[in-house]
Amino acid sequence: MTSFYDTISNPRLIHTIAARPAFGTGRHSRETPVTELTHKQTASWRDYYEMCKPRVVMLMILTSLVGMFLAVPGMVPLDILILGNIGIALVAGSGAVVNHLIDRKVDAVMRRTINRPMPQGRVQPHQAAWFAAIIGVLGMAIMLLWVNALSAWLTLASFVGYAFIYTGYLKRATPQNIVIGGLSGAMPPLLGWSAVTGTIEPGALILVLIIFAWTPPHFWALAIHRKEEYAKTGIPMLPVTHGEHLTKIHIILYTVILLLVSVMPWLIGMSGLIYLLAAVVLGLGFLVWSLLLMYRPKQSTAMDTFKYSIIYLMVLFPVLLIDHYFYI
Ligand code: HEM
Ligand SMILES: CC(C)=CCC/C(C)=C/CC/C(C)=C/COP(=O)(O)OP(=O)(O)O
Repeated sequence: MTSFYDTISNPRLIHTIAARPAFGTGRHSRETPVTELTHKQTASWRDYYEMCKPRVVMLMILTSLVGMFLAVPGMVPLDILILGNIGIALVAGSGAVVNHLIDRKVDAVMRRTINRPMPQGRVQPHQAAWFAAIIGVLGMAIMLLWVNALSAWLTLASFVGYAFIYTGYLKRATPQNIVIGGLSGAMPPLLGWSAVTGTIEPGALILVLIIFAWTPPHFWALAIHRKEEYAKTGIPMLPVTHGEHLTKIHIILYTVILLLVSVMPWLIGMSGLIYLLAAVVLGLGFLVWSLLLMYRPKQSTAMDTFKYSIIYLMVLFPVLLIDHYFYI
């Protein structure tokens, strides 16, 4: 019988495992049962916490918080502020757990993900499924009971978009996977905004657009750095299918789009000069990294661009908030 380590060190088997569709139980599913990929170990609460992608969700909650505060001139009602963000975080966390569940075989192939709780066998598929269901239903109940229906259904749509459409289908179907799938991850400012107002407003859509344009350079920079690993998985990531050069052109293009889109809050009068200055400086910084990646790449440039993308969002959204209260 093929052992776990035989499996991950044998490219032919890896291909058999990872490139297989996430859904469906075709006859190939008998070739490498999941049990062969796992060591039995006990799970701790940390494993469940890790499967929620806490740092990603925290940044999403930052954008949702900013969406909430920008929706009103004064203070956001405290119950919406607290319950809305808890609800969104629980549903987003649930989406992340489903992502771990669906991707457990692919995660067993890449060095970046091999130590995750499921490839290591610390969490079994049925345990992950129950955990995702419990926190997802809890999050939805909070949104429906104490926030509002519009925000709840938009949150559910983001969950479906990420957990099933992106992870279960797009990721394996097209190199444009993250452009389309990125919409779910971009939704939190709208989720926060609509939690407060119960409406969909242009300001919220612009914030979504900013994260939507930010996602491709965010992810493709990492995908260039991890190109060899993605190649092993059989997942059609852009640097693998179309090469680094075209991916870098895409990164520059989306960074320019991001720079333009990020000026829109100022153009429509939603934000003032403090925000404009920050958006331009941060956007130009991102552009410099994209250009370095194309014309002066070093070993670390792709990873540095990825790290910069996170700093970019972590600074841009708080500045939106500071700017909002400065002009009141
Ligand atoms: C479909 C859209 C997205 C894709 C494909 C994507 C992909 C990734 C990947 C592969 C990582 C690396 C995780 C690791 O090192 O194990 C990552 C990290 C990260 N992403 Fe994204 N991302 C997306 C959207 C977002 C969004 C919308 C946010 C926040 C608003 C975000 C925030 C982060 C953060 C904070 C990290 C660092 C996590 C850590 O250090 O643990 N991402 N992303
Ligand atoms: C309700 C709501 C807002 C839902 C959004 C849920 C959510 C946590 C989206 C995260 C986006 C993300 C990190 C994608 C990476 O997945 P990947 O599978 O490409 O990366 P991986 O290989 O690191 O798992």
